[in-house]
Amino acid sequence: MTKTELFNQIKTKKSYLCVGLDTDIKKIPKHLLSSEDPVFEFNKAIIDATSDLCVSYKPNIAFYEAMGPKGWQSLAKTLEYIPKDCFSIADAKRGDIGNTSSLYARAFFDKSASGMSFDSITVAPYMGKDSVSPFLEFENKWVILLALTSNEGGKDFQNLELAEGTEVYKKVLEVSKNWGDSERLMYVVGATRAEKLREIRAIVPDSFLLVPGVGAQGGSLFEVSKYGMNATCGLLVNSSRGIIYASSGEDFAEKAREEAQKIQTEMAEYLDQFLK
Ligand SMILES: O=C(O)c1cc(=O)[nH]c(=O)n1[C@@H]1O[C@H](COP(=O)(O)O)[C@@H](O)[C@H]1O
Repeated sequence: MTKTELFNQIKTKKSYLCVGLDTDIKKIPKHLLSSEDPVFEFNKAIIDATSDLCVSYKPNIAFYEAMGPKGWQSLAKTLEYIPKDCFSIADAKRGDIGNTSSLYARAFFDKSASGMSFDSITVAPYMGKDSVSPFLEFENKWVILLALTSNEGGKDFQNLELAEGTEVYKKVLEVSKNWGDSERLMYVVGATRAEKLREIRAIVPDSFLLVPGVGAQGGSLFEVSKYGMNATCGLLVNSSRGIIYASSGEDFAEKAREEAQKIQTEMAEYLDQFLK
């Protein structure tokens, strides 16, 4: 999916919501457990209930990997089921020396090799350019680079000041923006770090940002939207647990829709207010 297509979806749906499919077999409603593939049944119901309210889905790969081969099958079926007008994110947080990154890229981008072709993948920047560029060699595929993460421990390294006075996460933005342009490269910025969005926008004004951390982690959608939105919206705001586990009963999909609807209604207002 191109940046223009993504922005068009955002305008059509008046939403920049990404629903996180962090599907934990231990948390899904009991009545699904007797089905052949409970994880897929759960995801299918969540997608059916939310696809008109969001523009993206982000399965977190850990939840599927942890189940072994069955988990990979549920993941592949889920990806097939995600409507093509929704931007798919493999939240895999990969990155290794070049030849290994090429294989990670094949695993998530090359359908003929792995059976899966996501629109994008999350990648850690720590190993530098040659660990990231193999992902960018795949046409029309996006890299979402971790910049300023939502967790407390993110501050351990990301906010350290280099001798020149720049914080490490800013250096990541400054250097990596030359590895690919804003048509193919996005950044993760946690909603819990919204106070930094002004400075981030000064470095990457045109890039999309994947913003996790609203809902269960307590980040503010208002602040993220006010300080992070640009002329093409430039935001994909993720919520996982806050939506998919809104209820643990038979009404889980209905309740997930209600939560997604609340967020989408707020987003429609912010698009009116803050789209530059
Ligand atoms: O890359 C991510 O998506 C990510 C980066 C980050 O800084 N913080 C963060 O929470 N995430 C992911 O975003 C999702 C957040 O889930 P909830 O807190 O349940 O909404 C999880 O899948 C996390 O792995």
